[in-house]
Amino acid sequence: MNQTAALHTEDLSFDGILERIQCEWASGQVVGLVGPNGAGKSTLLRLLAGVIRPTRGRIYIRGQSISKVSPKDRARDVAYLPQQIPDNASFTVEQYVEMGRFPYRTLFGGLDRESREAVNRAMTGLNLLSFRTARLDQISGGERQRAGVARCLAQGSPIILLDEPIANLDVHYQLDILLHLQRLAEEGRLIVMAIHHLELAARYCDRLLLLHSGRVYAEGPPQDVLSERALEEVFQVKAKTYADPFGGHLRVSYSP
Ligand SMILES: Nc1ncnc2c1ncn2[C@@H]1O[C@H](COP(=O)(O)OP(=O)(O)OP(=O)(O)O)[C@@H](O)[C@H]1O
Repeated sequence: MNQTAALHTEDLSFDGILERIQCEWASGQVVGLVGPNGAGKSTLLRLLAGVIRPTRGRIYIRGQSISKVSPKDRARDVAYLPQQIPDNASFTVEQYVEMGRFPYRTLFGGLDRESREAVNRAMTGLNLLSFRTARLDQISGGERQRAGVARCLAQGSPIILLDEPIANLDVHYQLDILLHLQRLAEEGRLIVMAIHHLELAARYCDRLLLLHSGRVYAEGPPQDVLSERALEEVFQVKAKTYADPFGGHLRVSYSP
């Protein structure tokens, strides 16, 4: 066991949905969770975020089991973007992003200067300043998705878990967010995200964990994980993979 891994799991299982997941990821990388619908990606992220508790196994952050850590302390270590962003009419975009700072609220519930700066930085980074006072139910699905990512990044946690952060986004923002996450990893964060777009996963992730029916099918660098055989067995498509003639990154062509 590597005590220095930012995040690792031992034998993690949940209710027949996930079985004996072992993973071990160091800081400073982007990890993609890939796999078909229902494979268990969201369930794994929810376990890692502490939203649900494992039926077996443990999760460790820097070698410490998270089972007895309070939600507030865990949030200082781990930020989590759920798959569904609420469209609650009671909150403006800015109020929603501010909620990411809940582990750092002052005694009277306000935001200190550091929190205010973190919120501004996240909103600027996700190009949301013009939506500051818009209500969550008055913006588009993609804008709401960006608000969710901004809230998650405003938290400032060293481990960032995101469930399909680029779903609903146009190509500009898909690349924008993936580059943003890549930069955060270069600064030393650990990013773990569920992602369906395999070519973007191969291009922007350092490692992939391929889930199949609740089990780890493969884990490692994208070119090793996304083999033609794996794509055929797991996704049941005929696939050809090749190196992009310009960038050298992995390209995937499918047919039924
Ligand atoms: N609340 C729940 N109660 C019971 N079963 C659930 C629940 N949520 C998910 N499942 C089941 O657990 C399995 C894994 O679901 P999960 O949402 O983790 O998959 P996923 O890989 O994220 O899928 P997708 O790509 O469709 O988002 C599925 O078979 C799903 O039907």
